[in-house]
Amino acid sequence: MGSVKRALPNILLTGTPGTGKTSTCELVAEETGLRHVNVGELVKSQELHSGWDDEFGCYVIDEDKVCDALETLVAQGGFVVDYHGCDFFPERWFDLVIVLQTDNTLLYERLEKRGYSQKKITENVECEIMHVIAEEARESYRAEIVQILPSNTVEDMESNVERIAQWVKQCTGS
Ligand SMILES: Nc1ncnc2c1ncn2[C@@H]1O[C@H](COP(=O)(O)OP(=O)(O)OP(=O)(O)O)[C@@H](O)[C@H]1O
Repeated sequence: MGSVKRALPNILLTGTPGTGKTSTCELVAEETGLRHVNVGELVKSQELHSGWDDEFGCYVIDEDKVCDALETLVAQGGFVVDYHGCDFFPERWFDLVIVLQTDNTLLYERLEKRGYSQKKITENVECEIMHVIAEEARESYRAEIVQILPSNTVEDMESNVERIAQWVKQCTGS
């Protein structure tokens, strides 16, 4: 576990949109009992943003508001936090940081299925090609807590969930 004492660990699950964070987090929550926080949903429901960005087709997230909203929750431990960015959360919040990665062609297809604009698809696929989130995670957290996992197939997802569940078990001694 990290340097901060918590009864239960916190995990950050990050990666480019479409890599499977939400699907994986839901399964991790079922398997481990950790509570899933979808930051994108929280930003919408609690209006933790400064409006809609027409150019990028998303809310302009207010990072300070998000951190304020999450601080008391995360301090208790026992959360799996799901967001496509990771450099603005306090480092001390997380005991494990998972970065999901997906093959460019598969990611393209997933985002196309969602009906994203060509611009948004290209931006996200480029972000994945450049390993932007993996770099962000490496720059923001200690190397020993960052794990980069493939998320191309359902089998990958199952094995990622199993791996995270095993980690939680070891961490909590259960
Ligand atoms: N490992 C995988 N194998 C097959 N399909 C997957 C995998 N991961 C995700 N998918 C599919 O890709 C789509 C996007 O998944 P999901 O919503 O979990 O991604 P996300 O990373 O949370 O995206 P966002 O950041 O936009 O919320 C879903 O239809 C999901 O079923």
